[in-house]
Amino acid sequence: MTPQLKSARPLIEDHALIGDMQTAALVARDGSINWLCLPRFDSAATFAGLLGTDKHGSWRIGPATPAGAPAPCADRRRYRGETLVVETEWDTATGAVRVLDFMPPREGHAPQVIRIVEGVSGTVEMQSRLSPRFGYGKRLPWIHDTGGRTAAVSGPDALWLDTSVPGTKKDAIVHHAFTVRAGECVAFTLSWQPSHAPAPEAPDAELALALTTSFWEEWVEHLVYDGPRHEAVTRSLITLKALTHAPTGGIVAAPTASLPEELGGVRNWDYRYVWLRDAAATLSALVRNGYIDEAVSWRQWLLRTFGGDPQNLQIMYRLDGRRDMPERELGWLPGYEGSRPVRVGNEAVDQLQLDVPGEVIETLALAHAHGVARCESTEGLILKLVDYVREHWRKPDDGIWEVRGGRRHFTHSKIMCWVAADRVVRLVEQGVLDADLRELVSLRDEIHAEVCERAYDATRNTFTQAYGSTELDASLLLLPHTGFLPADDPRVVGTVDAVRRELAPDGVLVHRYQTDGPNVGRDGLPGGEGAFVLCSFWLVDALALTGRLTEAERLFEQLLSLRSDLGLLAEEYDPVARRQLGNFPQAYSMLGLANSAVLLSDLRKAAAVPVMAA
Ligand SMILES: OC[C@H]1O[C@H](O[C@H]2O[C@H](CO)[C@@H](O)[C@H](O)[C@H]2O)[C@H](O)[C@@H](O)[C@@H]1O
Repeated sequence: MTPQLKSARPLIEDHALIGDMQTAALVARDGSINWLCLPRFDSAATFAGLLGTDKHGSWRIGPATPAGAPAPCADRRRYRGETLVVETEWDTATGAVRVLDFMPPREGHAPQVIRIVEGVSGTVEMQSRLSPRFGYGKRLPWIHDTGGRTAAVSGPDALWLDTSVPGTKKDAIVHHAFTVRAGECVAFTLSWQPSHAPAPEAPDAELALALTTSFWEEWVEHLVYDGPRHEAVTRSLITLKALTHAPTGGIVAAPTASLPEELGGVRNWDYRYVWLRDAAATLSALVRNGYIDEAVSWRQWLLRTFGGDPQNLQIMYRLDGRRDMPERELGWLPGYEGSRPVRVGNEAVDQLQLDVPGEVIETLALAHAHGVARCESTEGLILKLVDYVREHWRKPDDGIWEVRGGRRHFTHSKIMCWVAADRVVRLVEQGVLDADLRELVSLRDEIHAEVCERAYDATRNTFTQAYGSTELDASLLLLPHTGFLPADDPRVVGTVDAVRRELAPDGVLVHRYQTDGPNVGRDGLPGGEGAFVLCSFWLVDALALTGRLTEAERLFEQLLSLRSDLGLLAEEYDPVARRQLGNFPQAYSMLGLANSAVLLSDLRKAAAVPVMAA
């Protein structure tokens, strides 16, 4: 785990995630909530301080500080057991205090953020500074007291603040100064409502805490994983669940937008959408660990979203299945540590990424294998997806990494086309699907032959990033997992070793592809980026599947040490600055961890040799 870091602005990994499975907030170590989009993950942020300063919206509760002095970072924090309730604690000269932060899962009520201040020892002077700035930090609210409550209203949005403590207002900021003694509790609740609607009921903070705690404890009870690093797997799965949108079954890639892949750089993207690829991988991790209901909801989401028209497949959608997410720059936000532009929306929506049908089909097949009941419509959808592959697989595409440098014949995309055909062949053989087996086998074999001929560099004994290219690509680490060739085939082992050699200079942290030297700008973007956390877990899996289990276990432990003190991982990691980078927490990274843990545990059991000491 990373040590407790203190800096003027919080590091990415300094944030805790809280959420209600419709949206999420980030709580920094100084007690500030500096990211929250209401009412949904992809709504405009009400607190956008993460991508700017406090003046772009934040809500801090913590020990009082003199005006202008930096807010003190907490001395300790943790999730309360296996829940999404975070406890942040400060020791001060006069006593100790704890703040509990959480968002109750919505049971027909308004979205709520609840903060309970508990006196632990002595007496502590506290402050609450609530500064809502709707529209990603742009709009000042009209703040007023009504019926003993405080409302902050702007355009369509209204926030309602309830607390027993008297407050003041200045410059569209609500201030509370109060004292908490050992054993005392002071609650603050914030509810969102459309501004035209009547005021929502004030939440009962203690009841909400009890319900939220039991929701997460009951959810975790269904986890079937019983291998090593149980706590890391549990935290990963809780995080993945927090990224699912309960009403629709959609899953966001991450709850944030524009956290940079390079500090000060331009690689800043909005991840608050449902990528079919990321969602399929998230579902696979959940299903493997006993979570079936989420797979059923996601299957319905797929059918609603494109079941009637799979030939017009997009690679991503909004949570409710809408197809539009125009990319735009928010010029008024300075960006995380100056990383501009801040973008919302995502232009990659119009890309052709031919790996996607294979990923969706594979996850649906996995769900079936784990006991999700058959569904005729889904079976029809799978057949239409394989038709899509048949029609498009010969085309160049934009690839798994969504490069913006032009289409190529990416090897990973072709291999995933093979996966699509292969998994459907198996489902037909099992009698689950009814289709022309001969045609499917011929499609599968044709793709296989072409990839082996055009994507394999015999002189270096490695598959390459694209047909005829010399570059390598971390997505090739998935080769042993796909079954495209036997894991012990020399071409597979050669590829795993070549990728590790060229893309993981330290042998641990894997880059997606090279962005330096002659490769600058090849992906259509200036600058570089960190190591990609998911690819590093893929290396663990690839080593394990190619017979190097002990080495894989060692690498896995090294990767676990990159997690934040709360067990969270962003999309990327900067090996030089030793900091997390990119959107946070990222489903890809959390699911990579869970999948590697399960694989290592299964292989270790099969080898019947004790796990090496951590
Ligand atoms: O690197 C350029 C691209 O980066 C983003 O894509 C990445 O995030 C996606 C969501 O997690 C993931 O599916 C993809 O594999 C990643 O490369 C960004 O969303 C793109 O707009 C951008 O072109």
